[in-house]
Amino acid sequence: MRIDVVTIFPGYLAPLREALLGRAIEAGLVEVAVHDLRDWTHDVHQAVDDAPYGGGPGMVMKPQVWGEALDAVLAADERPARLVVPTPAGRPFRQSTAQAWAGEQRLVFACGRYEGIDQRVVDEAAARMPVDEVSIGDYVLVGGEVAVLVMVEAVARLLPGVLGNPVSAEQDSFSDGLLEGPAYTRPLTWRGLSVPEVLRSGHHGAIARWRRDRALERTADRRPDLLAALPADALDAADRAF
Ligand SMILES: N#Cc1c(-c2ccc3ccn(Cc4ccc(CN5CCCC5)cc4)c3c2)n[nH]c1N
Repeated sequence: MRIDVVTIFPGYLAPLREALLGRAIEAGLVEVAVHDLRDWTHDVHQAVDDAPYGGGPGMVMKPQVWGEALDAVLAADERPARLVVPTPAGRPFRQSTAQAWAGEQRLVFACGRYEGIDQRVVDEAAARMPVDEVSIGDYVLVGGEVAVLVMVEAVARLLPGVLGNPVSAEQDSFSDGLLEGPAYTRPLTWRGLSVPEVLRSGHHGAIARWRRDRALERTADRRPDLLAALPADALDAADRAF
């Protein structure tokens, strides 16, 4: 997979080159290119924004600059691309979104700032490629870069070879519709707190049941919406008895 990110703050994307994802890039499991939007300005001030038509707070990012930038970035590789535009007004980004995008050959992320990008940039792009306007959550950020860091990590960890232990991607939170339960490691007792006995029993059936019960308990407590959204056959008799 090739990932391109266009932004006026390329430095914000430096964390992509760290740790697990950085190693995946070095191993050639994923390609990441970050582009400075201002490279496609032609004026001395390198203007990327202007006042909104109709008035209102703040500034809007100019379509011309974005159009030239996306044309150039898309032309740099023949693989078909999906354009992703983070926005507070976007559809929710979920694990299912990351799973769907993990099958793409190429993702191009457009990081807006100010009050966002002129809508015509999205509309014009949508005439020639799939475009997703997405939001990572119901809170307001200052720009799209942090959202791109979140989404790139969520997608990249699903790519073959990126995670050392691929099973964990399948046993993710949300992959079975539930939050994962508590995890423990050595020491056996820490500050007077001990690891639940069942986890040391070696009884795999009992351990699986305990973990499922803790996941159901935590999901019911913290995300009852996820429980309500489970398909009818997702809970077996033992689950329902819990
Ligand atoms: N993903 C994601 C995001 C973002 C996000 C993503 C991309 C950009 C580009 C610019 N901004 C700043 C901004 C902030 C608020 C508004 C709404 N206006 C404010 C007053 C009238 C309406 C418009 C833009 C962005 C914010 N925020 N929260 C998320 N989950």
